[in-house]
Amino acid sequence: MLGSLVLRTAPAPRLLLQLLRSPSLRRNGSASGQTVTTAGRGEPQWLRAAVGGRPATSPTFLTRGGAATWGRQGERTETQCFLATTWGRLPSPEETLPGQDSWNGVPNKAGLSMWALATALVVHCYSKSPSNKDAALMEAARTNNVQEVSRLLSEGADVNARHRLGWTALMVAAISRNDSVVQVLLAAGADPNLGDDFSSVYKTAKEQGIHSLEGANPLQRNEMGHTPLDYAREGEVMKLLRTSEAKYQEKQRKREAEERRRFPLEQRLKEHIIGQENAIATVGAAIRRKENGWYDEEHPLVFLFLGSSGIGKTELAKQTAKYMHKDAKKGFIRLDMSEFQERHEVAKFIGSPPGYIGHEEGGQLTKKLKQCPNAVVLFDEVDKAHPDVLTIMLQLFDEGRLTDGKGKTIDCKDAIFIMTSNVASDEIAQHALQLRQEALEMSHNRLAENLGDVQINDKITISKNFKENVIRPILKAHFRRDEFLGRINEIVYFLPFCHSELIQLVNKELNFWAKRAKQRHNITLLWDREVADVLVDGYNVHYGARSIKHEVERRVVNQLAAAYEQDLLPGGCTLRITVEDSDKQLLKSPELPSPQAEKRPPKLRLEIIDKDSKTHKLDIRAPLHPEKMCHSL
Ligand SMILES: Nc1ncnc2c1ncn2[C@@H]1O[C@H](COP(=O)(O)OP(=O)(O)OP(=O)(O)O)[C@@H](O)[C@H]1O
Repeated sequence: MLGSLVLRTAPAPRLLLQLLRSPSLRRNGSASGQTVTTAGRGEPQWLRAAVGGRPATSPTFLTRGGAATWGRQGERTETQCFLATTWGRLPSPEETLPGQDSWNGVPNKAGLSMWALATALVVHCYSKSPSNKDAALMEAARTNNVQEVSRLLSEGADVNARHRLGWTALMVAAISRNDSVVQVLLAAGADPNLGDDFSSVYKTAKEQGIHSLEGANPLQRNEMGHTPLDYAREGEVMKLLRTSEAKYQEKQRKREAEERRRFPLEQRLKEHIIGQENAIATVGAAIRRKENGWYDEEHPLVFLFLGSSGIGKTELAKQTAKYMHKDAKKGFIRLDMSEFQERHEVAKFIGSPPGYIGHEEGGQLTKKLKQCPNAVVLFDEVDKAHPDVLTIMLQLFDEGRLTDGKGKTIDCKDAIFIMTSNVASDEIAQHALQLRQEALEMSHNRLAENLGDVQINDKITISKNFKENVIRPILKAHFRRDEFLGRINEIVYFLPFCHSELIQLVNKELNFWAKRAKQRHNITLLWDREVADVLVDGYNVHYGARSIKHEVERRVVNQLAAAYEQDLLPGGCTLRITVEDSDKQLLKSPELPSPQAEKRPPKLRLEIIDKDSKTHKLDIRAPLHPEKMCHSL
């Protein structure tokens, strides 16, 4: 995508690419682009500025050794200065370029006030952007939130909208080196040739009528992790910053609440997880209670996810972490509890006491929790953990804190703990299949009795009776402690997929490969509706979505790869997957394999579609028997 754009609209995107690929950008996180020094004519001003072609006339904030002051930089560009200060990256001393004004590194009152003023000014601009959607687009471009960018664009955000200080989302993404966002924006028609309207912070602010002390982000951290308040020693400035911190937090809280209302967690989760609606609803409701202050603040939230393999337990945990921590990697901690099966492995969990081997290393959980005490923590296969490890977990859930081998206590009342287990998964699967079967039979009966508007409803709910009388005793027998089970806020049940969900899973897989075919080989891949029905037959309730992935690879991707190797796929061609037999059979329910299907499994074929819409079948040789055609696939 980016490649073709380069050809069409050179030379500006060439610079854009250089900017994104510049090793110096990657190395020191600077936008000064030492290796990219020449800027051709006709390139947009902002881009030239971004790669160091235009001297800045505006002041910027510098930090060194914990001290702060205000400086004027000869060679720093305006775009850099303002995107850096406004959008979260205060330049580090290493980024300082030759020719800048010298400064003594000692904070002074004027400097601090100026900084507060400037930060206030530029951050405030964001909150007063032209429209909510456009402002959100700018923020999503800055934070590298590709999904949010795509969503906002699809909802009508203007791809070329400008920030009040003059830059576009594309500029923000390029300066922040958010390559994927740049690609999405360019694909959506962002104009890389737009100029940078910015002239100077004071002039632009005056023109825009922006009040400089409202809406600033006093929580903004520089690369050393300091906020403005860390530098403030004077009473007046401290007071000013404290007040603005409180105001800013309140505004942020309101903004986030509004965002949650507009695009609830459940909706976000459903974009990634097929089916499992009860699980999504249970987790969504618990998180909503927590986010809105309707929860027990003394204890962390604890879930137990139950169900067979490959049905979305880990995926739901990951997506929850993504939602809570805005893609921050530290926000998701995953521990495979089968690594803690022995008593001595407790030390690996929380760290060994002084004098023991591994004391310096610290524990796997404590080390990570220290970095992000409010993380989403996934304890995979918790049933495999040694009882002593469970005792530590119980303490953790009960007290909301944990003491590591070094005697340091980590407070994690705000964390979310998710345990997964396959214990009782067969019982859950059997029960769900039975409920579905009953629902199906009921619908068929109603259909046969011609009761009119019959809807075949795949949605089933596990009964309280089943949970209490079947599942709880199994859990109790396994974990052997009531208090452990008692500390779990929600036991979440994951059910085997129903037919319509399997069709969605197959289509998701085929779409993945179609995208890959387009990107890698410029091949368009289409498929008949019946193809999904045939592939659904590969579903194995014990392997869940993984069995569907495998079936698509086995029956479709293998053919594609063989055809490609045998040079049967001209570049730019269109392929269609079809079901060969004329009596294409639909498998009514994956859980109820039809005897007919077992006798004669339908075959999938690849056809090539000519320019004049004529189709012809591909004769693919089976790799193990080169003389035979690929008829067994
Ligand atoms: N409900 C679902 N919707 C979409 N994709 C799914 C779903 N369930 C599983 N997958 C996909 O299948 C793969 C395995 O899923 P996941 O890791 O969530 O399984 P799990 O339930 O945690 O199983 P296990 O107990 O084996 O860890 C992932 O690639 C995931 O994206």
